[in-house]
Amino acid sequence: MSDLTDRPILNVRDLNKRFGRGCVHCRKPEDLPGLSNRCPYCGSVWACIHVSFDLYEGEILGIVGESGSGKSTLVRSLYFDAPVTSGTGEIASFKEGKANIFTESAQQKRYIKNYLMGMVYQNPWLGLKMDFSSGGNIAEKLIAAGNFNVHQIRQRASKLLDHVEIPLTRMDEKPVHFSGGMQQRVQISKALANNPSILLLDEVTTGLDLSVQARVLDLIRRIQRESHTAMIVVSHDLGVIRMLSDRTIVMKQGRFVESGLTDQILEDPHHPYTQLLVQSLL
Ligand SMILES: Nc1ncnc2c1ncn2[C@@H]1O[C@H](COP(=O)(O)OP(=O)(O)OP(=O)(O)O)[C@@H](O)[C@H]1O
Repeated sequence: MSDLTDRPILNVRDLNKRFGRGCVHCRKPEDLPGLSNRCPYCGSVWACIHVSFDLYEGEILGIVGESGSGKSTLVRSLYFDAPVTSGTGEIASFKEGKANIFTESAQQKRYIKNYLMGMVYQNPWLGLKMDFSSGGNIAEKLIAAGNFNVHQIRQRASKLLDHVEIPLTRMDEKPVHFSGGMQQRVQISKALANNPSILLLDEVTTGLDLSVQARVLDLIRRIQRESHTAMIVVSHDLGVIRMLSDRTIVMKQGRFVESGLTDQILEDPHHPYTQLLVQSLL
């Protein structure tokens, strides 16, 4: 387990994300009937509803929930892939933690993505340029952060690929020719290129064979131990969350329904939905 410092390195408050134009029946998530997150009149979906949490230095925060619960939308919103509908996010190392990252300019958002946050997608095609070499993918990230020295770039790329156990003889190959597990490892090394303090991982082992999954999970744990990078790990699989995360948040239909230390959630789940998830793990 990590030592949690007092001050979060990321805090998110009241994040809401609606897909669709909305109508008079779903202007606010509270207007929706029952606990549904889909408007029966216009079909808009509130994928994240009043989401608030803190992420502390060096911890792994797990977000678990069934398909469609809003997990991917949450991390993608944090990575600015999709604009939030409302809410605030503050990063302690960005403008002294006093700026709402969601309302920053495109240039500042690029800065955050290049220096402060890394993202690993379930689908490696989203995180990698398949027509670039593996080394080229890392170089792209280093160049975006202002490093133009070819020798240094090559050295750093070699180090990163070695760290994720990609043979250096394959550095000049395109990841399209790699196995799924290798593609994920290249994605992880690319996301870590500029030593971000926050790493977002979205279902990174889904679809991989069990032995390949185990290797990627081991790698994530090793990186967290060695670099103390804070991570948000999203998965529908409580087994993955159990292996990785210190704290866990359970998400259902866009809402956080339960949160706590992972061990506590597993041993004594309070919400009926969490109880179901835990039962399915046994
Ligand atoms: N681009 C989009 N346009 C419209 N609706 C979307 C879009 N992306 C996601 N949604 C909807 O938002 C809700 C949350 O989706 P999201 O992908 O975040 O869930 P998830 O928990 O990550 O599930 P999965 O693991 O299956 O992706 C779902 O109802 C989904 O249909």
